[in-house]
Amino acid sequence: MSSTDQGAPAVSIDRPEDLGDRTAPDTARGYRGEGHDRPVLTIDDFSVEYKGERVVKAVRNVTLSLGRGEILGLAGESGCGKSTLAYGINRLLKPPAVITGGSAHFHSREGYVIDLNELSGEELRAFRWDKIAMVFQGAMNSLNPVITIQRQMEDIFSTHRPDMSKKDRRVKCGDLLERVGVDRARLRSFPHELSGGMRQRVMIAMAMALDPQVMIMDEPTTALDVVVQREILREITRLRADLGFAVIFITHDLPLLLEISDRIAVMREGEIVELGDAVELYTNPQHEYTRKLLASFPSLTGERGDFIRGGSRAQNGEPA
Ligand SMILES: Nc1ncnc2c1ncn2[C@@H]1O[C@H](COP(=O)(O)OP(=O)(O)OP(=O)(O)O)[C@@H](O)[C@H]1O
Repeated sequence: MSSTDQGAPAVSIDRPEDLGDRTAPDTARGYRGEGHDRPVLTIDDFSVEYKGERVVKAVRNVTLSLGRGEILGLAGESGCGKSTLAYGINRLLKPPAVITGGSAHFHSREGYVIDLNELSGEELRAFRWDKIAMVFQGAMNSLNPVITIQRQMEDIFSTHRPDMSKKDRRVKCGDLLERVGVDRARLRSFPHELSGGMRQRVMIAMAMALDPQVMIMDEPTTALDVVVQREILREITRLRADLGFAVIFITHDLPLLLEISDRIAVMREGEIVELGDAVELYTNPQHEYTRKLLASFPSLTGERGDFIRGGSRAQNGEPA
């Protein structure tokens, strides 16, 4: 799916000229941060504070890049700042949160770069669905209980792709559902008629609707049982391979991250203490805290963790 298939969005951010001086040619090829040669997202020296009665430095000078099509895992125990970083990148933080420093840049497929700091209002809203989509832990509960899945999905297209015909919208919504393993007949259902796993799949389908280049997934499967969790994770890795979007996958579940991530960033007290290739991080952790975190998961002890072995065998079609 390309954004041009659906006509012009309410605010186009596919062409740099639509954003005037808020874009620049992409010079990220020479980017010196961590990671890939062709990043889709670069975050530099990014800091966030909650300026309540007590000031909390939730994110401290984070620098990282997300490669095109990469799955980057963000690990760390509860309260280390993972969600604050994700929401901060996407400018979704609410007071008393304040971005106190740094920047986040989106590098488009089309070869220009957007400083997320410079976007506001309508542009920011369009950007969020179009370029960076988010799926949160409780997302499945944010579906409106009295509106059918179809109407909720179609709303995305009527808002962002107003020129798309009703018929095309309908077909598209059915296609999206099938892509995440839900029968298109479910379009007529109300959210309460679907299981938790199905509702979360619907949310993933909705996040994919406008063909974003980045998905930020914050504990997207935590509320689900382990079997459903694994099915959905397999789906996400398959979709990433098919569609080429990059993923920032946030969870405190390190074994799970080791299974699906290309690289992992380990966060502690607002800082990234280690960032590296997932296998390297597992076999040769550099930071004391990473070692501690790995040791806190019994399934990761031994030559290679049971969880990982099960996962890679299953991916190869062998019994786990
Ligand atoms: N609205 C808020 N006001 C004040 N402090 C906050 C607020 N939201 C989060 N914090 C603090 O910011 C820090 C980072 O929280 P954050 O939710 O980003 O961590 P996390 O790693 O995502 O945790 P979890 O895995 O539990 O979701 C924590 O110390 C938290 O208490």
